[in-house]
Amino acid sequence: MFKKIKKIFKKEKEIDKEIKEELEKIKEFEEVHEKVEETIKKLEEEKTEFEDLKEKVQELDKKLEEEKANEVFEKLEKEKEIRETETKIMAEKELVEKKENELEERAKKKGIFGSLKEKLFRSVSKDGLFGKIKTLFSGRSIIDEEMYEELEDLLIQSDIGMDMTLKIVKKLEEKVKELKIKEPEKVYDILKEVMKEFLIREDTELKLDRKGLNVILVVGVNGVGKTTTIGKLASKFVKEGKKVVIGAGDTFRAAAIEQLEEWAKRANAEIIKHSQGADPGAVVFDTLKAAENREADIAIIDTAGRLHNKNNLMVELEKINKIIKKHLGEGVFYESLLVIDGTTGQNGLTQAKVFNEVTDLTGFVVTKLDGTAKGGIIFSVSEEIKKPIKFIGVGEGIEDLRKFNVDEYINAIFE
Ligand SMILES: Nc1nc2c(ncn2[C@@H]2O[C@H](COP(=O)(O)OP(=O)(O)OP(=O)(O)O)[C@@H](O)[C@H]2O)c(=O)[nH]1
Repeated sequence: MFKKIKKIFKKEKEIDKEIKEELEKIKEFEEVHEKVEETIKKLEEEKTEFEDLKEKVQELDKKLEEEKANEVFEKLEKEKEIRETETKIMAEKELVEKKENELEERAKKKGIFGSLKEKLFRSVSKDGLFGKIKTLFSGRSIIDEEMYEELEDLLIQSDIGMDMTLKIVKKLEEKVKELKIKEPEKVYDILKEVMKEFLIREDTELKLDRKGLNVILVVGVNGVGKTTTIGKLASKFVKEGKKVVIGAGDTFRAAAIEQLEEWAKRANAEIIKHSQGADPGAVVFDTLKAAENREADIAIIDTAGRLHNKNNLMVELEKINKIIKKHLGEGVFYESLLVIDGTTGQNGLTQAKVFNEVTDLTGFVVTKLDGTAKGGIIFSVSEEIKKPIKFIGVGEGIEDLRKFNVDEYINAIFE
């Protein structure tokens, strides 16, 4: 029995030991389990963190993509705008070209006379000389003495002058008889031909073909447009690629020198000036010298028009001419242009006669023809002095100077 008990006891001990061991194992396992749980927790935390980060990165990616998309969109918009602007520009260009072509076509149809006609608007308007003359012929049924008398009145009123008027009407009557014209309207065409003949002169072009320096002396009384004409001429030559030197030979007024200086600046020409009251001869001398030293093509010389009598004027111009001749050489041609104000009527003819007596004129410039309803001075000057009109002034702008072309002028005023 004891043995049995002992065995049981032993067995119990063994079981106890086993239990203990099992408990130890359980404890160990629990510890491991705890650690594993901790690690899992940590991992889960890290996972959350990672997911947060991932979300943030995704957000950033999205933003970046949005920005990129915006950029692309903006770029596309800009490109669209540029394309639209380009299309607009092209359309405008086409419109401008179309307008230019139309204008060119119109100009071709009207001939180059169209624009001159516009410039000479007062002379050719209904109330101007040629408007009235046209009405005179179109408004009657027969050619009679009265018609010629009315024409004479109109021509005289238009600054053509008595002598010139009588010459024109006499020649017209002769031609009308010779051609056996019966309709008054046709007389208008004959008058056009007759008046044109009085304007035809040789050498209407400026002669500036001298190798080396060419000289243009500009004379005329004050206020006729001398300074303006010199500026316009200088600008024209500079635009043609010529080098121009202007000589401020009118030393009477400081303002005259300043005005000429202003015009020289606008024309891109050089100017030689002395102070007010200086000897004009010295200015001319210096101008020619400077022009030659600077290898200029053209020297344009202004002169004073305020000389109180014919003798004074003659002495002054003789002196200037002498200096030019000495410089260029005796017998060398140079232009000597008289500027006449087209609005001053027969006064212009008187001036032309005086200047023609005291100096060798090579031609005329008739200014302000845009501002007169008359303009008949052109005919009397051309016929009485028998020198060509080389230019006409048709405005105050630098471009408002036209080479005088008989056909162009006649067509502008008669058609
Ligand atoms: N409408 C019109 N005005 C002109 C023309 N030419 C000149 N003028 C004007 O006429 C005025 C006198 O012109 P200027 O060039 O100063 O005349 P100028 O003969 O030099 O006169 P002074 O300097 O006093 O000797 C100015 O107001 C010019 O603008 C023209 O062709 N048409």
